[in-house]
Amino acid sequence: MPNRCIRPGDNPDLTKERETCTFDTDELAANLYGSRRNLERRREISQKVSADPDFADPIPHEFLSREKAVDATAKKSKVIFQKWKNLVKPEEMPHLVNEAVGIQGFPLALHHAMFLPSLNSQADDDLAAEILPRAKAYEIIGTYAQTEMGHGTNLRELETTATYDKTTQEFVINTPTRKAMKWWPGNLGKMSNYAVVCCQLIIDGKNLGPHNFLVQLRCEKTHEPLPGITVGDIGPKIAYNTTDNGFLALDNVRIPRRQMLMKHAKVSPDGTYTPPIHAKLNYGAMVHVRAHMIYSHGHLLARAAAVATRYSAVRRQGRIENGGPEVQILDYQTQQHRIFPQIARAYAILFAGQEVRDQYAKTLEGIANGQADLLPDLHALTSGLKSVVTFMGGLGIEQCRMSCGGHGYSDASGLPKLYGVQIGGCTYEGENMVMLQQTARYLMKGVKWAEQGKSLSPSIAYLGKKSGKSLIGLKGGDITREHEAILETLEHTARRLAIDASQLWEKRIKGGECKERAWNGVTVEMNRASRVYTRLFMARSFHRRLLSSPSSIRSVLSDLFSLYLHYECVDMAQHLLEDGHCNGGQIQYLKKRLYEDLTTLRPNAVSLVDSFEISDRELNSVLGRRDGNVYEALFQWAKQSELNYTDVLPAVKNYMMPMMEENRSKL
Ligand SMILES: CC/C=C\C/C=C\C/C=C\C/C=C\C/C=C\CCCC(=O)SCCNC(=O)CCNC(=O)[C@H](O)C(C)(C)COP(=O)(O)OP(=O)(O)OC[C@H]1O[C@@H](n2cnc3c(N)ncnc32)[C@H](O)[C@@H]1OP(=O)(O)O
Ligand SMILES: Cc1cc2nc3c(=O)[nH]c(=O)nc-3n(C[C@H](O)[C@H](O)[C@H](O)COP(=O)(O)OP(=O)(O)OC[C@H]3O[C@@H](n4cnc5c(N)ncnc54)[C@H](O)[C@@H]3O)c2cc1C
Repeated sequence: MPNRCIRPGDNPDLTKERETCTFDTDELAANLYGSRRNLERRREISQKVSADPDFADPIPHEFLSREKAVDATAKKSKVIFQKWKNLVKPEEMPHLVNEAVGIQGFPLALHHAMFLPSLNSQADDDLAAEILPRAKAYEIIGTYAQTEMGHGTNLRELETTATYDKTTQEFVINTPTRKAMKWWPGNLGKMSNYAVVCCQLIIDGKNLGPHNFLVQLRCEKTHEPLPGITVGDIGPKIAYNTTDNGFLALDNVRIPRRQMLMKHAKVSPDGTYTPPIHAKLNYGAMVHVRAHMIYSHGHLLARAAAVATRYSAVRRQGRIENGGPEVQILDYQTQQHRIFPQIARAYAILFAGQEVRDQYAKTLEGIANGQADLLPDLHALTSGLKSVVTFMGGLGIEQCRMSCGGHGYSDASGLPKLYGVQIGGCTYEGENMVMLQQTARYLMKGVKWAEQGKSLSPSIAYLGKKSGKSLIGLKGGDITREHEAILETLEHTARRLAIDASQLWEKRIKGGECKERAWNGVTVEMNRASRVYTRLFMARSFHRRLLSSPSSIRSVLSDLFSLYLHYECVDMAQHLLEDGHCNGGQIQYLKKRLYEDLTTLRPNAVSLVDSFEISDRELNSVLGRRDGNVYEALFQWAKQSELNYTDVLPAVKNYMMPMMEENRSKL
């Protein structure tokens, strides 16, 4: 079967890998990206970005100071949002951005991720008509300023206030304390001149909770901060260092009434407050990002898996048997066990990410028509997925990094930066432990609804089913039935954990604790139930994708799905065993099947990551290059280190040489 990545001059080990491929890599890539046309567009964009001199990097970003890297990123962003803007469709933008500027953020990241979505979904018609065309035309740059130095998770306790002044029909926006400063918002520090600012709405002394307001921060002509506004960058971070995460203090800044985002909640000129149709519609921008970050985080793991797999195919070290050449490290079972599950998980996350994006679009449609009934399910699912995927992705990228040995520790591998970006997702958009509890709240309701025989939405329909005996290992070689048996076992486990957590909670309440304290006593179990609910959704979503895939890729997807299921079950063995639903023999069976999967997938490993269709520029990894010629590239990369601009560094001349000289003269 063709792997279309084969080219003359490639590392022969990689070529051999590609020649053993049993499926059409283009078919799988087209399936992943939705169609042949999408795949072609993806390639076209990659090629055009590489050929555009405006995107050329004189030296790799890794060797730039933060200020220079921010500068280079801003320069490229201008090219994207002026020259390229009309050449790509909105849904192609993230790929263009990744390709042209990389993954560490760019001046318009929050403008796209949160400012525009907040205005789109929360501004009333008048404000939207005034501000959206300007924002969409990049006449202004905006961000989303919610988190404060003292509060990020607990939005109810945010301190920034928007007090309505009826006499002038204005809101007075104020930062009352040091820890009430907005702290962290992306692109707030230096790039944005506007922000959606989340404040406690105060009318006639009554606090009506967090609401969003459009605030101008900087002069449109000079970009200087406006009077009453203190704004700046919070300094370097683990990653995202081309993003100016910022701080902001507002000293009784007045804005017109109509700059409150009033599509859902409203304040009339006389100060009458009308609540929204759903209390949490003000939190919509967060749901937007959570729904979209699943896919983009799947892509981060895909990149790491591509780097580790390709490098492991060209890296030869040690021997499995005496005699013969050194082996490709990809032939070590431990290496396969480290990397192949990451390939499978990356596909699983990407598939789930696509499903949840569709679900988000449907929910938004409903809200536009005055129906918010799909929101609770979406909120539970996105909260769970966001938490599971970012954590799983972080672990996976770290496994990939370690699997590349010493070179994985170098920035040349691209893996440290990937890791830094990925784990940011464990914190932003709601800290993972907190978001899993949001999912758990929904599960607890689901358990009750199931007990009462009420109808359940698809993502929790399993709560209403009855468990049979686990059929894992008893399905006699039929792979389709084995997949079903495992999915049913996962359903049982997810149901059982939710019911157990619910009973533990109830027991504590019956024991005299208030609901909230009792909740805190069972949150580890609650979050466990949420994780398994989420992992069940991911498995089901992968299964749906497998069943709808064309026959040309069905077999390789089925192999990958088998590995995915076996790995997840072994990883969750404790949960499967705890209530005796599975026995030790069944776990041994799953492990045996997993080791078989590693062998089955080995010939297709490189081709599976080739189907992620990530260009060399986007991958930005010397180890993961498509042609596999890593050693020469590694040397060329290192030569660009600024420490190599001169043979004798001033640091050596000024300190080390005099020290050695002084010590020598003492002898
Ligand atoms: C063209 C394109 C070009 C370019 C590329 C595009 C994109 C850009 C590219 C890159 C961008 C990259 C990266 C972006 C990076 C970073 C962005 C990060 C931004 C942020 O971090 S913003 C700040 C996020 N902050 C949080 O998430 C805070 C978390 N806390 C909360 O959400 C809440 O405080 C809470 C939910 C934990 C608690 O809130 P509460 O106390 O008010 O509520 P309760 O717990 O009591 O719940 C009551 C009730 O409400 C339900 N609920 C809660 N939240 C929601 C919600 N969001 N939606 C719906 N329902 C919600 C909850 O379930 C309860 O329901 P119940 O029925 O009563 O049980
Ligand atoms: C890279 C990055 C980008 C960001 N971008 C933005 C942005 O654009 N706009 C913006 O407004 N914000 C942004 N943030 C802020 C981010 O959303 C918050 O940091 C995040 O929501 C967590 O809040 P916190 O910092 O208050 O953590 P805390 O709530 O202080 O968390 C600290 C610890 O306490 C635990 N904890 C807190 N509450 C509970 C609870 N109820 N139950 C159990 N444990 C709990 C947490 O799990 C965690 O372990 C960004 C953050 C990062 C890292």
